[in-house]
Amino acid sequence: MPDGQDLSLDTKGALLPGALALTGPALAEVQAHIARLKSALAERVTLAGRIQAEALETHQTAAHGLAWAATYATALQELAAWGQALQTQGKFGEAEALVLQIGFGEYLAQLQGGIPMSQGEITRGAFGVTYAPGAEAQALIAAANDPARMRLVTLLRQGVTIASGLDDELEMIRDQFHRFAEEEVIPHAHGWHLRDELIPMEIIEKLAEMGVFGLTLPEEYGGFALPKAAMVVVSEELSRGYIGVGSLPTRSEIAAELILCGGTPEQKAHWLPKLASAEILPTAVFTEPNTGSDLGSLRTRAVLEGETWKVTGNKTWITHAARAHVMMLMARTGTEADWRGLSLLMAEKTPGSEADPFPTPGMKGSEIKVLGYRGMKEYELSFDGFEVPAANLLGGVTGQGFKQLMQTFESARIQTAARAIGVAQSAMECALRYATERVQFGKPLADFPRVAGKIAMMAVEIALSRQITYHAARAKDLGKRCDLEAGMSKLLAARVAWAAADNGVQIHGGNGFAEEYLASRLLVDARILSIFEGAAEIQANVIARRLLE
Ligand SMILES: Cc1cc2nc3c(=O)[nH]c(=O)nc-3n(C[C@H](O)[C@H](O)[C@H](O)COP(=O)(O)OP(=O)(O)OC[C@H]3O[C@@H](n4cnc5c(N)ncnc54)[C@H](O)[C@@H]3O)c2cc1C
Repeated sequence: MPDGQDLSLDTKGALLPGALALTGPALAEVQAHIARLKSALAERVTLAGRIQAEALETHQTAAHGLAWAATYATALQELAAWGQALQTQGKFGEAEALVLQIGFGEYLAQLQGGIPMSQGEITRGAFGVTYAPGAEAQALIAAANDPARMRLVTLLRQGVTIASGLDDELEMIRDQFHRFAEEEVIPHAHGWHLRDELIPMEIIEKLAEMGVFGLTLPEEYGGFALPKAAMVVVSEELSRGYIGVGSLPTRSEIAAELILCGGTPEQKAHWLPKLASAEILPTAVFTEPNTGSDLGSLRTRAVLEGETWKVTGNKTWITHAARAHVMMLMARTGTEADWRGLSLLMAEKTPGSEADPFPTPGMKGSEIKVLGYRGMKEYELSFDGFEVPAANLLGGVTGQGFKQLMQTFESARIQTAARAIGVAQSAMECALRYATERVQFGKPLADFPRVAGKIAMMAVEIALSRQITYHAARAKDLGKRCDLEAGMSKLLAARVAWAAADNGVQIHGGNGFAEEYLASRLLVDARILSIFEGAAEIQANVIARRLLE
């Protein structure tokens, strides 16, 4: 080391002036890269404009690489739009500018060098198509450096928060649910998790009073007719408190969307107000022991005898099943062996107690013990001649179940992305607190670049996930088809939550491995997010297919 040279990382000069102006040219280049990647893939997997399923499977890794690259492109596009909007409003502060510069620099560098689709699978373009950053992108990549990351963490340690870019009404809703989570959820959540308990009914009742279960439903059905962005904000804040609480509205959201999109006028009038008030708690009953991602081939049968459907078969992984009053149950009513033979039944049951979880005749159930995502419990269910009135066939027509379910995927995926963002936010706050308080080698852990770097990336990726998810929610509110945006939000936010939780444990060292620490719970809670509501690989497939259409 040359004498007298100070090699400590300085945080002065961390900010890249005019970074926002560089994002336009960088984005144009990325879009051109995606277009090249897409056409190289299309050449190999389409024939006369139609996707060939077998060829797509052969090139699955490349297709999923395209899905991830396009997800990054959309997240960056939304981050730039967020930055522009904040700047126009005079709200683009130093923290926001650092988030933008690090977000762009890091994701552009990954687009060039490799995007982690999972820990061991890095996509680096395909078919010889690679991304070569131009001058603006290179400047952004260079600026996503340690000084910028250290400075961002310094600001976070001072209590600076990153602007969401949402309007005042949505921020008021956020405040309300933030306070609820602070007062009613966070003090108890870890105990519920450790004791593997159901979330108390009082929490559900309080959430119902606050309108959580009918947030986006039309007023004529007892809802608040709020935009999907409100549902996102509420889910984020509740999940920041505890993923179990943030997931309570998921089943109501799925059931309400199913009935709103596919129900008859009588079914809407009967069920929706009861779902909105939480007088009725629903559960989603799709997965079977031999059928998960490939839902179209499920086997549970429903046979019409007079005015009654008789259901026989096995289901698994059914969340909150014991307490539920109605099961949105997918069963095979037709002779076709694929998705065309499927229908959805609104199968009523009596809520169970701890002593007798499934008292309704014709069905049995047993609990599946799980690592995390506790609070509602998961069950295996078996049906033997379980009776459902003929009038409880969704929409009154058979063979529509799969299509009806597809229609609800957009909403459910946006909500799951929001849950992931809440978990990631909790992991970031938890890591920041610990890294500020814990001293090693005479300094708080957060003073070390490898610790600060982890926290900075959590904050940056949370911002990227937020903006892509708000974008999907806005598209949904405009009535646009948004399965692509919803899938991208869910794909990215689930990985971000897992990375944040995992790095959170790392920052806690040994303590992160102790059950008593929140970091350990966040790890197991985050793990589920890339498995359910469309596993990451299935999500990538859906995105790639949509891009090729
Ligand atoms: C905690 C929890 C709660 C749940 N709650 C509910 C609920 O309330 N209701 C309900 O109906 N279900 C629920 N599920 C089920 C969940 O939706 C399924 O676990 C999910 O759909 C994946 O299905 P699977 O587990 O059968 O995995 P599989 O479909 O067997 O997949 C296993 C792995 O293989 C990959 N894979 C599968 N097919 C392909 C392919 N074509 N190409 C590449 N990779 C592929 C998947 O991505 C995954 O990584 C829950 C699950 C869990 C763990």
